[in-house]
Amino acid sequence: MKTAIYGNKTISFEQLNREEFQKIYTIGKSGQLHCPSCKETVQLYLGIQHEPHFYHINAPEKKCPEPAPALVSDYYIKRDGFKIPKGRTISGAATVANHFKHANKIESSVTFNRGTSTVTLPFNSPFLQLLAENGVTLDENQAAAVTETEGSLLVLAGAGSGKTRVLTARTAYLLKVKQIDPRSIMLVTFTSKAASEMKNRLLSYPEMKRDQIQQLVTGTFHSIFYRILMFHDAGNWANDKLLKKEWQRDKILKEAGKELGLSEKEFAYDAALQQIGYWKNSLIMPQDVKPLTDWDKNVLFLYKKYEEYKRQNTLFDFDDMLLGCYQLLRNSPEILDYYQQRFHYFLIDEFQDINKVQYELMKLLSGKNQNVCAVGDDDQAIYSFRGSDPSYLLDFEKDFPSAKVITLEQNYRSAHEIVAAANQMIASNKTRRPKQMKAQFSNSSPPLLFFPYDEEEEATMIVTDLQERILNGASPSDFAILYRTNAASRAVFERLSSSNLPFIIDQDAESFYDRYIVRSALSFLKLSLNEDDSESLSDILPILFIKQTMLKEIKALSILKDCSFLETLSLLNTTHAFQEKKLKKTVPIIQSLKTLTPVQAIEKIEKEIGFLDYLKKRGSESNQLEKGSDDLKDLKTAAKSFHTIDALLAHAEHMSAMNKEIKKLSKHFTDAISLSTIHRAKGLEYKTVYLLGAVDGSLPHDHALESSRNGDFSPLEEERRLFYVAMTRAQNELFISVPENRRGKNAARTRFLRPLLTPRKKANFQ
Ligand SMILES: Nc1ncnc2c1ncn2[C@@H]1O[C@H](COP(=O)(O)OP(=O)(O)OP(=O)(O)O)[C@@H](O)[C@H]1O
Repeated sequence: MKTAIYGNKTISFEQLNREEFQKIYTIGKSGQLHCPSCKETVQLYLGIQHEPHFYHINAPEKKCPEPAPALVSDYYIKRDGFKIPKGRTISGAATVANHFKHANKIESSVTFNRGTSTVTLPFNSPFLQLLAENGVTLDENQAAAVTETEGSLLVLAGAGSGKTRVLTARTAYLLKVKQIDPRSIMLVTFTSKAASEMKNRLLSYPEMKRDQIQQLVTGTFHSIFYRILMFHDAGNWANDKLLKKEWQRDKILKEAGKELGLSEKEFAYDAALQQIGYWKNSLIMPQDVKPLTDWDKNVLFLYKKYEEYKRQNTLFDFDDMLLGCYQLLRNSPEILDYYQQRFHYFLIDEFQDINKVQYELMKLLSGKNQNVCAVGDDDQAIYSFRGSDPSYLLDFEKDFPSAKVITLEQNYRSAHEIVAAANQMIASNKTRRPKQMKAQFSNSSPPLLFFPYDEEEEATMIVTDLQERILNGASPSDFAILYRTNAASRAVFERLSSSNLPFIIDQDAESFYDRYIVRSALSFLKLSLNEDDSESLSDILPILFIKQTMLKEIKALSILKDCSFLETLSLLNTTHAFQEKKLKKTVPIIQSLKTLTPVQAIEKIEKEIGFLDYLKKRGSESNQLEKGSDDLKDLKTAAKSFHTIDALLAHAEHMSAMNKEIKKLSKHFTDAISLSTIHRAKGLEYKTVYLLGAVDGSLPHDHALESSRNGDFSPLEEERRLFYVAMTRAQNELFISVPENRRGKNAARTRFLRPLLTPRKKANFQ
């Protein structure tokens, strides 16, 4: 149906602007839309599979007669011989199809040819045959990667090619066939979860003994090297001296920052911590840093102070575990010799994400026997911001000249349609080892691009799709919604929160409304409603360039002059005449916010109160990954759905509480939809994946586009790898969302999709 009744008005697609679909959907959700004929409640379908239409909530298949479509002439007037639309309605004879861009399949130009190398029994190794009989089949290359146990080996394992299977089977093979002492095998994984999963898998293999598996040295680099440190120097590395939490490290930095007058609220301490971690993992000590910018100078100062503080208080952080072990082995030849004698086999997973200090440690330990088996996929290197460096994988043979290289190109996870698209997409990267993944099955479901109007509609369309599928019997855990940054998940989080679908989120995903910039903007709104809200007042002081220490004075003055905290701002003596004048002007502006819609109010805060200027001065605009003004744009997109400030504030509070609640529940849910950043989804697989925001500026991220404009293409290549990781998480279906607008502006489809949509042109896009 193309029409519905709202109040006493007839709503027809012919009269709707594209941006109004979401509004009508929300009205429909509250049961206020009715069928023009039978008057029953209807709702607007806003999903991926069909074009938008109204349907009867209690009888979706029911069709009622509809009023005749309005005539074109009803919508136009003639002026100077031209036909001009009468109002803001778009062209008279418009249909849904005219407003709505249909989903688009990414058809592969490569025909499906099933990979041929899956091994048929009997296999030449009785143990591998036994494994195969127990469901652990290996293809020819996988089998080679399992049985080539002597000397260094690089296993270039494409997405879904069975890295985990190879590593576990190789370990089992070493134990069972080669009779290797488990204590001489070191198996390094990227996460501790991966390590315990591998051990569990090993336990399920035939003829594996529990005590043998327990003796293997497995875990992350951190856990293994920490054990070594504890063994040799327990006094200095006791667990109670470890700075486990980010807030502990943050506190040390903030204390040091006071010496430079860096504001606790304004300076990006989280980014500074990340930068310090990057330096440490890259073996760049404070004396080696060559600061180029003011930011570098500030962070270097904090780095020195941070290290000094730890030394004085005999504390250490996670990065110190690796650095400490590296120094221990470098400075104590006898200890190094002991471990070189002890470990004979090194198996390292996710080798593309190894960093300098980890690499140097491996080189030291394997110095005598060179039995390093490195497994990784250069196309999935996505952690360079933490110091990971895929060139260790790309240049493996330089340091291990006798290394054999085995490439795993059979993809056992995803349908041909997904694999072919991912292959074609990643081929545009220049810094990679060429490989072509081959799928094992085809399901005639090519990846689908869909085109929501904006982030809000994107979320609605996905949740509609999920509801349909779960109603038809799919399990919530079959689905993942992936995105570039946590901030991008706001709308989908909100839509899922108001659905009855179970979902889980990352533990470190803070609520959008708790982000510093968003919270500050909301504090202006709160103050306009309650002029004595001291918490909100404290939040906005930095934006007005007033020191927190003035808060006491403001409170005292408000008692003395019998006025609200907010009014007191115009009475403040700041010793800067221009600032006092500005404050006098600002107070009535803040007071006037309460009469505006949320979007108008935020715009006023940006422009008339000078929030945007503040962001520029604060330097958050030069912060590569997270620009403060982007948060404000996102907030305006969210605020569009609310007519009053009260409603927006209540929603923000509710969402912030929901975030905490969902995180608690996330630990217990087993059958739930996963909401995850692409980074967090690495190594995981889902039947169906929805990828949000496939537009330039989101994926690739703005910072990578900026670098490429300055001639540095490596961040763009890393973003393309992220896109690849996202695509290859999907087993059966992949939905890629290309919103027409993002952050209130027209958005361009991601450049990464170009080679897939223009197959005949030579794919060479940077
Ligand atoms: N030889 C094989 N035959 C059948 N299935 C296989 C084979 N090897 C691996 N698989 C299956 O393929 C899927 C992908 O394997 P795995 O997760 O180990 O891949 P991966 O290389 O770690 O992937 P990624 O790097 O993309 O995360 C798993 O479901 C695994 O059980």
